[in-house]
Amino acid sequence: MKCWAGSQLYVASSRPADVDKILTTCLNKSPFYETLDDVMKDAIATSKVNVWKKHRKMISPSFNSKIVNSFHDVFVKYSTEIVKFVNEAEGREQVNFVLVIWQQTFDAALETLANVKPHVIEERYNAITAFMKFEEILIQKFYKPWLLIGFIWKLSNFYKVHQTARQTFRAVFEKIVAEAHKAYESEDRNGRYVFIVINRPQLDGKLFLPNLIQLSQVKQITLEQILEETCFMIIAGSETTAITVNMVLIILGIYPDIQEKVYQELVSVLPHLEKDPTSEEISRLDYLERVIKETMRLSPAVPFILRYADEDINCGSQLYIISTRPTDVEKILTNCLNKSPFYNTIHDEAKNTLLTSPVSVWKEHRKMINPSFNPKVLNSFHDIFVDYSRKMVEFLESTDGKETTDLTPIIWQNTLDSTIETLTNIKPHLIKERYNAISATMKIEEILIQRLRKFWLLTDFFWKLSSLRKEYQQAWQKGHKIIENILAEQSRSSEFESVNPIRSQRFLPHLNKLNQNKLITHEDILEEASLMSIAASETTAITINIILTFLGIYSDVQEKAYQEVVSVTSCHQDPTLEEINRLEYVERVIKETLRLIPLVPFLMRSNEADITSDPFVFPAGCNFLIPVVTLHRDPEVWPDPEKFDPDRFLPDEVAKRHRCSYLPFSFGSRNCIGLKYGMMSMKVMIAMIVKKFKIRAVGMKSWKDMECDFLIMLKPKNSHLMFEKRTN
Ligand code: HEM
Repeated sequence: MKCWAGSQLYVASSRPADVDKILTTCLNKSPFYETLDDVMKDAIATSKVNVWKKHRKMISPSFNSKIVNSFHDVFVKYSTEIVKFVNEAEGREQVNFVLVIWQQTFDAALETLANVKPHVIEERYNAITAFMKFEEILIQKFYKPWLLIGFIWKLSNFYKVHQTARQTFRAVFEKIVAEAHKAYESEDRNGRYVFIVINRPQLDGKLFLPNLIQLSQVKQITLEQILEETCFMIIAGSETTAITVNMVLIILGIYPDIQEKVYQELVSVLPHLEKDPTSEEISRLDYLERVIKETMRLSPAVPFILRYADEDINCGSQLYIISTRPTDVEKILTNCLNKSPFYNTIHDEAKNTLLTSPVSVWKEHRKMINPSFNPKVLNSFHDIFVDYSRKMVEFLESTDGKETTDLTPIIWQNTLDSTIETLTNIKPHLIKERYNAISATMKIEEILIQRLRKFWLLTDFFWKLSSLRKEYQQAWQKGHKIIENILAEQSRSSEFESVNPIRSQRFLPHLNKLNQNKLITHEDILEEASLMSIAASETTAITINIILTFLGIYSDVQEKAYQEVVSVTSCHQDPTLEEINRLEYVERVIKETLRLIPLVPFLMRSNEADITSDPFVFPAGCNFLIPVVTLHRDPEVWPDPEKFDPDRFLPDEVAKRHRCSYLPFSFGSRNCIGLKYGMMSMKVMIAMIVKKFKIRAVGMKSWKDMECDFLIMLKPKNSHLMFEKRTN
C-alpha cells in the first residue's frame, strides 16, 4: 500500500520478501523518527546511518552471549520483586500491571546495562512517566500531522508539555550517566570496575555504559551522545520487555489450558519451585518460549517498523509506477499487455475476459473477437443504433419539458437493447429479464467499490470469508443466465443467421461457431459475453448522459452542434450512416467531453520484462498506473486545460500533440475494442436528441459543477436535465 503524508511517500508492505529487501537495504530510519530528535537524536535507534554504523559497532560487543548470560542473576532478582508485589496483592485485580513490571525491568536495565545500583537514583521512575508522555504526544502527531511542521509544533501546547517532560527525562539520565562515570573514575583504568560492582570476574567484554564511557576517554563518542544512547537503551531495554511480559500474562489469563501447560513444564523442569531457577533451567523452558513467541506474533510490542529508502529498491510486482509523460505511457501501453494484479478483484467470476485475462488468454480471445468489430460488421449496426435512439427520443418527448434526474438508467436500457441486437442478433424483447443485467452490474460495481474501501477484502483470505463474495457471485450469475437465455434463443434462429455472412460475423454467433469447432469453451463465452454487454452498454450510457449535460451547460456549443446536425441530415428522415460520418463537430464535442471526464480515469498494466523509456528503466514486475485524468488536463499539452473547447480536436490541433496525451479508449493493441462501436452509437443518439430538443442542465454554469464518483469509472451524480422540444 502507499500513501502520501504531505510530500513524504509512505510505502507499506507485508510481503515477507519485500520486508527482507527493505530491512536489509534501507538502514536509514524514516524521517518520522525525527520527531524524537530533541530527546535522542543520535541514539542507535533513531540516528542517521553513518552515526548508527559507528555506534552499533561500539555497542554490539556489550551484547555478546557471555555478557548477556551473566545478567541471569539480575533478572531473577527483579522477577522476584514482581513476585513479591503480586504476593502482597494476591487476589486483587491489577490495573496497569505493565507499569509495575516496567519499574522492575527498568531497574534490571540500570544494573545490567549502566552498571548502576538503581536505588542510588531515587527519582528514576520519573523517566518512565516522562517517556509515556512523549509517546502520548507522538501519537497526537499521527492524528494531527500539522504538528509535524516545526513552527506549528513549537507554538502548540503539546510542545510545552513535551519540553517539561524532556527536562525531567534528561535529568534522570544525566544522573545515571554521572553515577556510572563516578564508578569509572573510582576504579582502576583497566575497565575492571565492571567486575567489582557486578562481580563477574570471568567476563571478557564491557557492559554497555562503562564501555561507552571508556570510549569517550579516547574521544570516540561524545558525552551528549552517551547520554542519548543511554536514554534509549534503558528505555528500549525495559519498556518492550515489560509490555511483552504483561501481554504474555494476559494471554495466560485468557487461555487456562495454555497456562496449565506452562505450569506443568515449570514443575517438571524446576522441581523445587521455591528455589531460584538457574540459567540452564530457564533455557530448557521450551513451551514457555513458544508461548512468548506466539504472543509476540499476535501482539508485537513494536507494531510497525519505519525505514527510509535512499535509493530505489526493486521489490518485484508490488512496485507502483505512475507516469504522466506521454512517451512513457506509449512505451508502457505498447509493451505491457498484462493488466495489473489490481484486476484480480474482478477475477472471481470473469477470469477469462478480454478486460481481465492474462496476456496468453487475452491474445487468443482478442484474435477471435476482433473480426466481430471490423468496419463492415460495425456499419451493419447503424440501423439498430437509430432504432434505439428513436426510442430514447420518444422517452424524452414523454418528459414534456420537465426536469429529469439521472437519465443514465433509461439511456442504459436503450444501449443494452442495442447491444443485445448488434452483438447477438437477438431481438431484445425476447429476453424478458434482460434489464436484470443492469441491476446486477450496479451490484457488482458497488461490491468492487466496497472492496476498495475495506481494503482487507482485497486479500483472498478475508474475501472468501465475506458475505459480499456470495452477493458478488450471484450478481455475475444473473448476467450469465441472461446470456444463457440469449444463446438458447440464438440456437432457435441459427438457420437464418448462416445465410447472412455479415450477421453471422457478429460477436455471439461468431463465438458460437468457434465453440462448435472447440476453439473456445462455453464457460469462456459466458464470461466474455457478460463482460461485453456491460462494456458496450454502460460505458456509452454514462458517456451520453455526460455529453448531454455538457451540451445543457454550454448552449453555444449545443447551438453549433444543432446547426451541424440540421445542415448535414435530411429534414424528416432518420440519419443515414453517411450523414452520421459527416458530423465532425458532434464528434469533437464527444471527444472534448471524454477529455474532461474520461470514463476510465486510470489504466493499470504490469510488465514481465524490463522496459527502457529514456532516461528510465522500469524493472520487470512493476505495476503501472496511468492517470488518464491528469494527462488530459496537463497545461503543457492542453492550454487553459479546464476550458471546454471542442475545437481542440480539429485535425491541425490533434497533429500538434503526442498520440498518448489523450487516452479515453486506452492505446495500443489492448485498447478498447469498442472504440469505433462506441463513437458510432453515441454519435447517432446525440445527433437525434440534439435535432429534436433544446437541452438545459438545471443549476449548472460550468462542467465543474458536476459531481462525479471517482472510483472504477467516473460517473456523474447530480445531472438534472430538461428537454424542450424544438419547434422548427
Ligand atoms: C464511451 C465509451 C467507452 C469508453 C470510454 C471505453 C473505454 C475503455 C477503456 C479505457 C478500456 C481499457 C481499460 C483498461 O485497460 O483498463 C476499454 C477496454 C475495453 N472496452 Fe471499452 N470503452 C467504451 C465503450 C466500449 C464499447 C461500446 C465496447 C463494446 C462494444 C467496449 C468494450 C471493451 C472491451 C471488451 C475492453 C477490453 C479490451 C481488451 O483488453 O482487449 N467498450 N474500454
